[in-house]
Amino acid sequence: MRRTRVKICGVVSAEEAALVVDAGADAVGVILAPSPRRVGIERLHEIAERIPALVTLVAVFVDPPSALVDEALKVGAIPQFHGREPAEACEAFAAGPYVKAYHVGASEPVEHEAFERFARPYAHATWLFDTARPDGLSGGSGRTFSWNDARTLAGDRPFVVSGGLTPENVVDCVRAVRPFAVDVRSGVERNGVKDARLVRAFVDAVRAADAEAGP
Ligand SMILES: O=C(O)c1ccccc1N[C@@H]1O[C@H](COP(=O)(O)O)[C@@H](O)[C@H]1O
Repeated sequence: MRRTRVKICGVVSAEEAALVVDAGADAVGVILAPSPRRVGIERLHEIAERIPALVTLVAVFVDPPSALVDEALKVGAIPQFHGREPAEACEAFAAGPYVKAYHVGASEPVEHEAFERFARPYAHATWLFDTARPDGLSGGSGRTFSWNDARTLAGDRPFVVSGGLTPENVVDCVRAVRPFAVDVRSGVERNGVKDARLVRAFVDAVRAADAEAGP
């Protein structure tokens, strides 16, 4: 059976990291960028210590200075660039695999060939498609986009869907476009705090959609 990876983003403490790992997430996201869930380097270290070796720690940035990325690389995090980072910067910062966000529904039409040209220099990127925010800021929109656009843009490449996913709608997303991974921040929080029941429901919903889809 094909397994859709699950990333739970916006973890702010070692306790939340443990909760997310216990729920069965494949990746734990920590935000080092403007966000209601932003953390500092010290907290990143505390969280990193609670992540077992085979769960991926992801550090989320928006147009970061290289020193900040270096700190995250030191604790074994995979960088997720969620701003307007040019390819040269991403390739130089990461020197290995990284996640790069592309905001769908900004101004450009959803067109595979144009995206290919744009994406090519980001040689080590796995693309994450997120919803463009009307205020032009990055991430945490809490709103979905047309998931078929992600499939159109990515073509045969593995891709991540994010933006407004919830335990209720993630099944439809997995069924519709079979992404490599799904990513959620606000949809598993209650009053701005990770909710154990919602996190578990999200992971279980993805596993159920995988089981239904078969090999
Ligand atoms: O979640 C944030 O606050 C955030 C801020 C800055 C950059 C990225 C951020 N999070 C990423 O946003 C998407 C979707 O979040 P949501 O589920 O719609 O709330 C996700 O990729 C997070 O990694």
